[in-house]
Amino acid sequence: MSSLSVYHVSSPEIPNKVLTHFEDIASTLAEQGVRFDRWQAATKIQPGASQEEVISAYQEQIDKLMTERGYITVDVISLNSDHPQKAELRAKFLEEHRHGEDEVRFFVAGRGLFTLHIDDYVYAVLCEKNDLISVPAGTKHWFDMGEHPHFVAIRLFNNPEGWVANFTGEDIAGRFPRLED
Ligand SMILES: CSCCC(=O)/C(O)=C/O
Ligand SMILES: [Fe+2]
Ligand code: NI
Repeated sequence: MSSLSVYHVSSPEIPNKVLTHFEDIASTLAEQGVRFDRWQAATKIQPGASQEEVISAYQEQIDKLMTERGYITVDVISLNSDHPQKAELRAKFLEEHRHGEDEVRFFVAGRGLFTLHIDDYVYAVLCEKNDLISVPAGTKHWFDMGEHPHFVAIRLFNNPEGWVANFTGEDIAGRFPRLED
């Protein structure tokens, strides 16, 4: 089940609130300029579907968002437990960072934990299948895919160079909960 846990930066052990209803998660994140949405596939995605087939199942929603927000590229990232670099990738995404563009991710399958650091609060968003999250450019955040990663996600970019991260060098991510298996 998707969820949002909100913490004060000084209390990583106890969240101030935990939300599990879509409307509550979406409205709380919207107050911080973060978009949280749910998309349904137009056609069934078969196991082993190509990037093109995955994108085509959500083409209408993707086109709408690209037009609205000026994103220019779209791709599909797929990661699971047999990925040879899973530990390195996990460690990289777990370092607090920012991007110069919105981070837009739609979970076609599996799950991942996005944690956003906004002023004195930390918003841990557990994204699951059918969830879209759009983190505004410049927002400090990290991402945990867990020890046994499993996700397929559509990514939208407005930078032709794709994924570029600026690491803050802060150790805050190590103090907050990770994705539990
Ligand atoms: C779910 S896509 C992988 C994570 C990523 O691209 C990122 O920037 C995490 O913060
Ligand atoms: Fe990121
Ligand atoms: Ni799966």
